Amino acid sequence: MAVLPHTRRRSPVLGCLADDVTGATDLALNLVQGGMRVVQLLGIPEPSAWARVEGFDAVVVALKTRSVTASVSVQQSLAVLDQLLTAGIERIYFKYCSTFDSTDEGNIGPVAEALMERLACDQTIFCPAFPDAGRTVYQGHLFVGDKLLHESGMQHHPLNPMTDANLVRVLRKQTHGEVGLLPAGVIDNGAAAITEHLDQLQKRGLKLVIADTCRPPHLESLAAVAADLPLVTGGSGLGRFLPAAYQTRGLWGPVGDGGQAFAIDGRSAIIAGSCSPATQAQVRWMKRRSACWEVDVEAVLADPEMQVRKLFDWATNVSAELPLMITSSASPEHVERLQQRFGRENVATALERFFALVAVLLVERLSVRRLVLAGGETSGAVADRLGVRVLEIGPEICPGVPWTQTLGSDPPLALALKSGNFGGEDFFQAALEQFG
Ligand SMILES: Nc1ncnc2c1ncn2[C@@H]1O[C@H](COP(=O)(O)OP(=O)(O)O)[C@@H](O)[C@H]1O
Ligand SMILES: O=C(O)[C@@H](O)C(=O)COP(=O)(O)O
Repeated sequence: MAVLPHTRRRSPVLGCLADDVTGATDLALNLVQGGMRVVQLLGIPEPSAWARVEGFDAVVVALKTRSVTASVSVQQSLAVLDQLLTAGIERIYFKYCSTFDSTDEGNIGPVAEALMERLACDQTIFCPAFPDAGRTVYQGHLFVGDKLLHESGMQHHPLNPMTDANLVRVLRKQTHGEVGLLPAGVIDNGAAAITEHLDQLQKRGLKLVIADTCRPPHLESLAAVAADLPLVTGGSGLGRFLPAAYQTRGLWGPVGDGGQAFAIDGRSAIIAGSCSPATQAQVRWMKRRSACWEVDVEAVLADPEMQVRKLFDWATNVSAELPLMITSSASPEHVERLQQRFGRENVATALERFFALVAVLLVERLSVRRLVLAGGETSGAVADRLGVRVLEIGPEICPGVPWTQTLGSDPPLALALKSGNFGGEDFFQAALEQFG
């Protein structure tokens, strides 16, 4: 296994590319909680964006490549990788979802293999687990809480239904290379045992290795090994332990005290495009505590501009004291009916565009400055349309979800980008209450 030398550098120690924006923020938060100063960039960065990276220990670039074709995903990921390398960054992290969101075509496998090839990396690990958020892996099988992935609600995901919990099998379908397993029993024995097992797998030609992870100490041991690899792939959980592993190697010393609060005045709004069980419950809970607009998806497909106007007229008459909530969150049966009638892509694209237009109106015309977005694709579409390019990470709302503040865009906004499945029932209220 190729490992990197332990040299202290002025560039960020770690460069991350994430396949969606909520995932990027989740990873950024975990790195911040490990003591790092982290900046998040959205989209393929403009050259000028790199000036903002100076002084940070890690940079996380958020793409929207989870649900595009594998070739587009690979192309955009390599473009970001080239920029990270040009910036002098030697350690790369490819962040995907803790529920391994992907299809038989990709995009986790194809992107990982392309990054490995460009980095001449002869082996890497796949570690989606995030025990603090209930995601664990045992014998290669992914659990969400006490349920196997394919029984967790993820089998109904609108874009990438996950119907197999066996990640070795899932990844094998996406890759050219063979896939091995790093079992919990080996990880229990610490970093040296992990390295030895990885070497054995490599001798057998297994370059892609799914890592079991049942609890945080497993992540700590994995981080001790991952800190020397040119490429690591995973969810955000591993990110919490990488800073300490870099510190042990003298690459970096803790500086941050994790996600400072910031003051942003203005109205509050929630936009929920996730249909995950968690978001559905959060929407139900918040309905009685907000002014709620339930999106008529068929009407949006028929005449989006008309629906934007109707929604805006309604929002104009809501008291500024009350948070607005705009949601298309629906049951799997409802989603399936719509998708069968109109096509999966069409519905998703129309709703994402609709939410993005609505968000611009809320900010520009109704002085909304605190915006909670639920759903990775939804957040990506909205943030892009709002012109958000740089985020600073603020305080945690729940594991994996911080408040963030936009940098360099006018007006400054507080954004909470919530992964569909994260957070308890009262998430929306808890998020807004952090502003007092
Ligand atoms: N009622 C609905 N019917 C069909 N698709 C929907 C509906 N509401 C939202 N969607 C789409 O489902 C996708 C949800 O993905 P995303 O926002 O990433 O949420 P999650 O974080 O749960 O994965 C989005 O593309 C969204 O536009
Ligand atoms: O790893 C995770 O679970 C999250 O960081 C994530 O990627 C969220 O994706 P969405 O559920 O699509 O928001």
